[in-house]
Amino acid sequence: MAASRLSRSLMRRYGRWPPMGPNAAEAPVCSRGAAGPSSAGQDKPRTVDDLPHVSFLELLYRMVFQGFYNRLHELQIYEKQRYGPIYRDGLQSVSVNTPKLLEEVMRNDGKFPQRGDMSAWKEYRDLRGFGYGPFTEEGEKWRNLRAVLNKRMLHPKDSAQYHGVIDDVVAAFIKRIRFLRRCSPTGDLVTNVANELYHFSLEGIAAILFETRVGCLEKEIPASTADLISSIAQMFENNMAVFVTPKWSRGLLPYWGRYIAGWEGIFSFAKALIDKKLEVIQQRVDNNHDVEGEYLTYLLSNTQMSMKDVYGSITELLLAGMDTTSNTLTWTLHLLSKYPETQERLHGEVSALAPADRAPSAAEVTRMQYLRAVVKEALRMYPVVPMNARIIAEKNVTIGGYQFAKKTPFMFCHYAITHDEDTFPEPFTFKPERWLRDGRERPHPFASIPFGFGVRSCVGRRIAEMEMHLVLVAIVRQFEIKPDPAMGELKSINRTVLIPDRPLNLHFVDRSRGDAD
Ligand code: HEM
Repeated sequence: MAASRLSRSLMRRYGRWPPMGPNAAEAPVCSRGAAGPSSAGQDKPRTVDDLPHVSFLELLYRMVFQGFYNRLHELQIYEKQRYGPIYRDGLQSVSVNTPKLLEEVMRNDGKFPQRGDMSAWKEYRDLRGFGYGPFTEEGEKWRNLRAVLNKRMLHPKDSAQYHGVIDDVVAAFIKRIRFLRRCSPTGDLVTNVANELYHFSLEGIAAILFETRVGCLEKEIPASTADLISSIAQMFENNMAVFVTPKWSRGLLPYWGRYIAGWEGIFSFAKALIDKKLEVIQQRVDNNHDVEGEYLTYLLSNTQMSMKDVYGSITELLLAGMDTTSNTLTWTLHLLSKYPETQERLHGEVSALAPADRAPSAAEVTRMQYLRAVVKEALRMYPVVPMNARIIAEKNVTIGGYQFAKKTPFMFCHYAITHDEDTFPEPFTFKPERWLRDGRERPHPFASIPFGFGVRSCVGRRIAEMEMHLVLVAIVRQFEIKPDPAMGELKSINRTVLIPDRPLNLHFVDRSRGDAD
C-alpha cells in the first residue's frame, strides 16, 4: 500500500482521539521549517510552512523502530522536546502541546466543532439504516442531537438522579470483589482488576442507558452480555485495519468482515434492549398507566428522536462510557496502592464525610474535596484520552502567531501538556494536593482537560464522575489497597485510550475484620 494512502488513512483514524510516548535513540531527522517564530521573513505573516515538521517516514520510523507504536502518548513528549510547542506532525496535522496554545485553538471552536472523519463508523450505520450518534453526527444535526442528549445527563444535578441505580451496581461490584478475594490463595488478591472494572463500568452505563441490569457482575455472565463484550473487542481490534486498507481489498482480507460482525453484535445487543423497553412503555400506555423512567424512556418519548436515532445514540453512549471510566478507575487504584499516605488521607476524608450505613448522597460526595482531587490527579497522570483533535472548519485562525487556513486539522497532545514540568512540578509524581482549593495557585485552566472543552466536550462527564466517586468511596471505606509485588512495574500503552501494559493485580485488605465475605 502506498505510503501516502497509509498516511491519509492514519490521519483519518487518529483524526478523532488519536493516540501517542519518550526516550529511545535518535531518529533520522528530516524536519524542516523554523523552530521558533523568529525565523520566518520579518514582514510576511508566518504560516503553516514556517512550522517545524515531521515527515511521515520519520513518524513511521519512530513507531516501528523506536517502539512508539503503542506509546504514541510518550512520543508527544519526545517530539515536544525536539520541535517545541507547535509543529506539523507526521500526519500533517498541527500538533500543539502547551496549555496556552490548546486554549487558543479550543476557543476558536465554531458552532459545530469537528474532531475528524468518522467515515468507517458511519459506513456501518448507513449499511444497516441506523442513525448517527453524537460521535458520528456533524453540523446542525449534531447540535440538535446534543441538545436532546445533554438533557438528563450533562448537568451535575442530572447525574444525581442515577445515584440509586449506581449504588446498586457498586454494591454488586463490592460483593464480587469479596468473592474474588475469597477465591485467591492469599484471601485478598484480585487479579486483572482492569477487567473487573470494565465489567463494573459496563454494568453501570447499561443500567443508566437501558434502565435494566445486564449481569456483568454475576458469577456467570449472561450469553448476550458476553457476546456484546466480545463484539466490542472485535470491532475495535479490526477498526484500525479497516481504516488503513483500501476498500477494494475488503473481499480479500478478513478485517472488514470481522469489523462488520463486531458492529452487528453491538447494535443487536442495544437494539434488543431498546425494543424491549419500548414494548414495556407501549403496554403501559395501552393500559392507561403513567410512563415513568429515566434516560431511555426520556429518549424514546422525545418526539425529536426517531427510532434509528435512538439506536445510534444509545450505542455510541454505551461505547464511550466503558473503557474511559474503567481505565480511569484502574489507574486511580494503581496510584492509590503506590501512594499509601495519599490513600490514608482519602480514607480519612471518606470516613469523616460518608455516612457509615449507606452510600453517600450527591451533596455528600461534593464535599469530598480530596476524593475529587484524587480522580483529577489520576486523570492528569493518565489522561485516558491522551490525544484529541479539532478541525476549525468555518474560519481562518491565528494560533501561536501562525496563520492557518480554515479546515486545518489540529492535534492536542494532552499527555505532553499534563506532564509539563513548568505547569506541574514533579509531573510523574501523584499529588492530588495540586487540585485543592486551599489558597494555592491553581494550574492553568487548560493544563488538564480530560473531558475536553466546549460544546463538543464529553456528554457523559457527570455520569462518569458520579460512578467513579461512588465506587471509590465504597472501595476505600472497606479495603486498604496494596500492590502485588510479583507484578513488576506497570506501564501505560495507548490503544486509543491509555491502558496498562499488563494485568493489574491488587490486594484488597479488609479494613474491618468484622465485614462478612
Ligand atoms: C473517565 C471517563 C471519561 C472520560 C475521561 C471521557 C473523555 C472524553 C473526551 C476527552 C471526549 C472528547 C471531548 C472533546 O472533543 O472536547 C469525550 C467525548 C464523548 N464522551 Fe466521554 N469520557 C468519559 C466518559 C464518558 C461516559 C460515561 C459517556 C457516556 C455516558 C461518554 C460519552 C461521550 C460522548 C458521547 C462523547 C462525544 C461527544 C460529541 O462528540 O458530541 N463519555 N469524552
